[in-house]
Amino acid sequence: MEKKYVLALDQGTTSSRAILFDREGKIVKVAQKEFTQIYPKAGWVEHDPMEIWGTQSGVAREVLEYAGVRPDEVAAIGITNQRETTVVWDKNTGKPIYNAIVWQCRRTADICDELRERGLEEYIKENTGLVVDAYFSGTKIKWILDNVEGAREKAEKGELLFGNIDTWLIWNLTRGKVHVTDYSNASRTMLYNIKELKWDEKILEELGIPASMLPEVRPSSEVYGYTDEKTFGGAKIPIAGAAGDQQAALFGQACYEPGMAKNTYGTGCFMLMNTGEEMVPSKNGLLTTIAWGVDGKVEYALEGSIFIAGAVVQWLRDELKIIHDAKDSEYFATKVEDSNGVYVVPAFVGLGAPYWDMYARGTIVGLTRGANKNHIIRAALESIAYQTRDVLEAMQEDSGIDLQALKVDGGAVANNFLMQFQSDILGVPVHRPEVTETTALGAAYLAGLAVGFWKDKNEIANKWKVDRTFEAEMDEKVKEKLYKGWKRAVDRARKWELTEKEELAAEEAAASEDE
Ligand SMILES: Nc1ncnc2c1ncn2[C@@H]1O[C@H](COP(=O)(O)OP(=O)(O)O)[C@@H](O)[C@H]1O
Ligand SMILES: O=P(O)(O)OC[C@H](O)CO
Repeated sequence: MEKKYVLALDQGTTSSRAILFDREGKIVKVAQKEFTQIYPKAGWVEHDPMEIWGTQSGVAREVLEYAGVRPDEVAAIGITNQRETTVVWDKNTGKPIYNAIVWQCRRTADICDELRERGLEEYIKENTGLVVDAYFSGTKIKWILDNVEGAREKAEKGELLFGNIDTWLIWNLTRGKVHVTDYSNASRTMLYNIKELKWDEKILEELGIPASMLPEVRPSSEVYGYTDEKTFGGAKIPIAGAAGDQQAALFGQACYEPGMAKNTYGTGCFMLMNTGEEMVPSKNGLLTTIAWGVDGKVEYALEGSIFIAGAVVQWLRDELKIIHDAKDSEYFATKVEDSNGVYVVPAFVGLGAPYWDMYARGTIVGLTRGANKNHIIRAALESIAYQTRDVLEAMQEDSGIDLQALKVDGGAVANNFLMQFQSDILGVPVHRPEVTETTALGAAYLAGLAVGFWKDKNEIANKWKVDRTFEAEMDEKVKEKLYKGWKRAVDRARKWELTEKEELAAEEAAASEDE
């Protein structure tokens, strides 16, 4: 049967998507399913790994059915995934021993404080490229081993496996035959030495994580295994590519040369700049991370990770209930001329780059008697653009490169108001491509390259086409005044939640004042 398509499985924070691409890199069909977000306590976020597998395998079958495509017409499957989210499962039964702890979850903030107190911050930054933060997988694995009954004992006997979502999906797609991850996902665990390209023994020891739990780390474009007989009615489709969703988007945006950058607006917002084979350390709160392992070499990127972007729009919809649909945010935001001095700082799970404040919390400032719903909606959208400017400034300083334009993608780039404001506040043009599902596209390209469906990166780069360019129009003075206001608003949000130690100290101080 002629191979006409590549199937990308895009397992995101809020939904599982399967997208079928043709040889032109065009979308043939999409199937998508949202799944449950579990918030057991303030600041904690979990997913059910079985629901992730169920929704992901479900949409994969559905997309073929809807498109009328037979599994044996699919040349390869590429996987891309929400990163850092941690699953630990029993090797023998294949059952998770705890829910997946999601990247946004803050429960391990105190383990991070301990690592810092033990003087490990510099070592971790130098060898993993990351800052010590609850965001990454390492402390989440430790939490599971420390808190699930019998887990540590089983892990030490080699009975438990760890994986991020890529690994969990590949394990299930191959019915327990293959336990692997790719370089880009490994670089988000805080356990992987990105200089030496191996799991870091010192960090594993400090966190008490047995190496036997960890997947084998492989290139991002390579056949890892084949789908088992049951998932696609007997077809053995090669699983031929994997990358974390942000790195996959960088690949899908054809940012193959050092200095090229993209920003993805999904639940969070992630700006990545390709730095080629050079590992650029950050002095300004960015991460150094692996972009991918392709063509026999590993390439690196600088990353600015913003935890809440499109999620602030979901919050307007689901919690405040002042919009019915994410796209309505554009309509309401453009009913007013400006935000009337209102700033929303969506530090719901702390602040990521460049602040790295696990104890920051959300704030709305600048309210006056005249502030209305539209101003709040507008300020929420503007917060996405301001956070992007924070990150862009850090990136320009770290890389020494002045960005001439920004390529964007992800669900929220459909919002024209947001894109125009983004260009205005950055002062550079914003290019929105025809295919904004670049995360899935990148995964498809990685898989297609591995099986010869596409020849090389040049062929792919030629397929990238712009849909619309937003040019900066805002007056320089107005722009800088607005941005200064944002910086002041961020100051108000920072360190809102006290650490346990600070809380005790505050209580003691209050008690001694009473005496
Ligand atoms: N028109 C819109 N305006 C603003 N935000 C939007 C719009 N459409 C979608 N979003 C936001 O984009 C996010 C979904 O984007 P997506 O790339 O699918 O995210 P993820 O991969 O993180 O699940 C949601 O948080 C949603 O609120
Ligand atoms: O699910 P997304 O698209 O918001 O991406 C999540 C990131 O991979 C987290 O690092």
